Amino acid sequence: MAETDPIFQQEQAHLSEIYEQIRQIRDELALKLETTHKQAAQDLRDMSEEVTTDFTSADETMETLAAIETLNSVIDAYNQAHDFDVDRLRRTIALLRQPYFAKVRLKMRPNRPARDVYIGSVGLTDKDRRPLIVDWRSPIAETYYNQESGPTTYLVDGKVRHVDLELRRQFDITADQLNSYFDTTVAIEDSLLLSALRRHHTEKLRDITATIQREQNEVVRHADVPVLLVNGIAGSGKTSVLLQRIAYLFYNERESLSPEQVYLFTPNDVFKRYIDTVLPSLGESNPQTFTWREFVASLGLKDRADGAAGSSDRLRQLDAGVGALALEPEDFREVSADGEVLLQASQVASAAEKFARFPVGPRLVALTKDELHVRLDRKLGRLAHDEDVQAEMLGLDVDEQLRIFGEVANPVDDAETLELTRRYVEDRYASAHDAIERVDWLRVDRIGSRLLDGRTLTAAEWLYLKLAITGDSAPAARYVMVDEVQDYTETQLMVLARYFSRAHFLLLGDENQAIREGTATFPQIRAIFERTHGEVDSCELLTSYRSSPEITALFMGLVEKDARSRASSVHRAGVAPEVLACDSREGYLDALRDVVARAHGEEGLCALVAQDGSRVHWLSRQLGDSVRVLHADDILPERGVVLLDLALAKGLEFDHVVIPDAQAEVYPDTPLARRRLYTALSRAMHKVTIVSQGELSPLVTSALAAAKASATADPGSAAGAGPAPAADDSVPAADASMTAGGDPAPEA
Ligand SMILES: Nc1ncnc2c1ncn2[C@@H]1O[C@H](COP(=O)(O)OP(=O)(O)OP(=O)(O)O)[C@@H](O)[C@H]1O
Repeated sequence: MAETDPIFQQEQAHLSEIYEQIRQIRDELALKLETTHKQAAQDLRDMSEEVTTDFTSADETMETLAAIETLNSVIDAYNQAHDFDVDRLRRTIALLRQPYFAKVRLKMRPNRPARDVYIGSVGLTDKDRRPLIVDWRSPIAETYYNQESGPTTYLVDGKVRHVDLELRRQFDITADQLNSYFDTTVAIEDSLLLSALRRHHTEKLRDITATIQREQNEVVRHADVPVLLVNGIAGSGKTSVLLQRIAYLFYNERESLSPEQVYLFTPNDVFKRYIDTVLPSLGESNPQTFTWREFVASLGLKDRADGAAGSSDRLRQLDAGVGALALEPEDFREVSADGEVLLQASQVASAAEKFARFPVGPRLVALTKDELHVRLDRKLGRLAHDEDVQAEMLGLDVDEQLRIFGEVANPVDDAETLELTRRYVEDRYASAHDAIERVDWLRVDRIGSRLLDGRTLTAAEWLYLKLAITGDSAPAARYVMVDEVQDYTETQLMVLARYFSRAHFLLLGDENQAIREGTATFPQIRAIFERTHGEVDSCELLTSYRSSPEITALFMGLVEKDARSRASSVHRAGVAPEVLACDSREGYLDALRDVVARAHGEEGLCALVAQDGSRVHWLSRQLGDSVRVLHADDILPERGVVLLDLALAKGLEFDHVVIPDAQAEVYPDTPLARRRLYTALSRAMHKVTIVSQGELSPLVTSALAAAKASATADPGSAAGAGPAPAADDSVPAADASMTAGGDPAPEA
């Protein structure tokens, strides 16, 4: 086929030509770096030999310092040129793996011929700065993700450009080999997506750059708004989209955005392990990644109870209390540094007292800080007159003198001694100014405990109150991303919203995966951020890229009808869920052993997702070596059968999921159990087996019925495809009844 297809031949020829150019660019860059490196090394050697380090007198010292400064600026210049080339080299190397994954043919103006634009994971220009490959994040690449044939638009610097998309072609390429190409005219036929999804579970998060879908692209390329809240069904790509959004922001704001300005909150360490391997286009721009606990610890609060589960009413009580707060003399603490008290608590209190006409809050704190800096300066001035301190200064060793004064101290008169001693005390007690800035002089615990009727403050409460009083926030943070936002409590989100009051938030989650009691609902999340950030925009992701239509219909059968009818799966019809309701303990264990034995013969990874740790323990004793118990830091095997609890399974995916404890007492008809079951089922890509010991959970029964009803109502829809006939290999266990798609009939 490929040999006789002229389009294939043309595209292969184009690929070979581009590949050769990339290779040439790589070779030239490598050579340039090597020669510049040698030249730089030689220049620096020559220059540094000319610099004599002479600190004998003030003049010599000045000259030496000036020479070192010149040398440093030469090094900086080399580094900048070097960084630029290294970055370009990194991009060419990334492209050698796969130069591009798509092209669009665009007619930019009516009377001009259409232009082919090749899109890759990073961009590259030739010697004359003409684009060979455009970056997937560039404005023009939006036409590819919009998935609209014919007239379409893209945004450049906020202006809409109208173009005609004549062709949208996707490529499967390995290095310089074109494996196949697909011309797509209808969004649904995303062949590259379907081939990317035709696979078994892999542990790593994957790079979805080539196949980002339209609804996902709306999040990735969303306008920069104060808060964007994304509610997406299980497997809709929230985590993947989050990574793409970060890469997009770094590209779009490459002149001004640095990795330290982006904070990423995740429930566990998965990101840290994978972020740099997932998105080569991120280069070295990895954001700062935190779990809630790490965040609290980074603020020096790790010794307190973190307070995540504390009632948000207490935060409101603190807010209300601050409004009417009168500070007491005991609310202040002394300012000290290097073991020395520099301002007594009473002096701090009297400084604050000067501004007592202002209510307790940022204004009062700022004025008090200024006053304290002045008082500290006065105190340091007095210390400089102290003869003992002057003697200390004169006794400093040479290294210390050079560090503090930039020269050896040799005062000729009292005035000079005083001046040097002043610089010495300023250096020695510099941290006192920092302590004033940090408002260490206020006893937040004492104030908080008074406002909370004598209770001690958790880390969350302490931070919240301190922010309320000082008005501080993280000034450097520009973007804060929170994955799995449904797992955060109101308290946690109120603290984050206030701490990052000037940053823009991207919050992603799934209301139906809130598997812990007491976490914030989406309306609560919205209300919190509306209070701190004004507006909250929202997006929905309603397609599952993970689970088959049968599995999607099953877990969506657990949610309210409106959301259910709008959700779908991109996959083709697969295997119906298998349900085994067993009466006796023996029969139950036989059925489970049989499921495990069969799973060993399947491709990919099967996971028994149990309700909690104690069930994992019990099941592992019953099933012995036939299953491997999975712990938090374990790497997922590629195949076989693993056993883990729901909390650990969260966020992961498996080819086959077995619910080994689907009985009514484990999954009663409560909202929490419903969300837990939804979460467990939605880990599955291709197959689900539900086994109960005793009466089947009513949730399973109603989910099966809902799936069946939506299949009947809308047989064409993906989610509504409903359970298909049982797969041939589903053999019921001895005393188990097998239900697939029909009415579940647990054995009486
Ligand atoms: N556009 C896409 N192209 C290819 N694969 C995709 C795409 N979007 C998502 N996927 C795949 O679908 C699966 C689910 O994605 P992801 O884990 O990001 O979803 P999620 O919404 O965070 O899931 P959950 O909330 O259930 O944990 C992953 O295997 C991911 O690689």
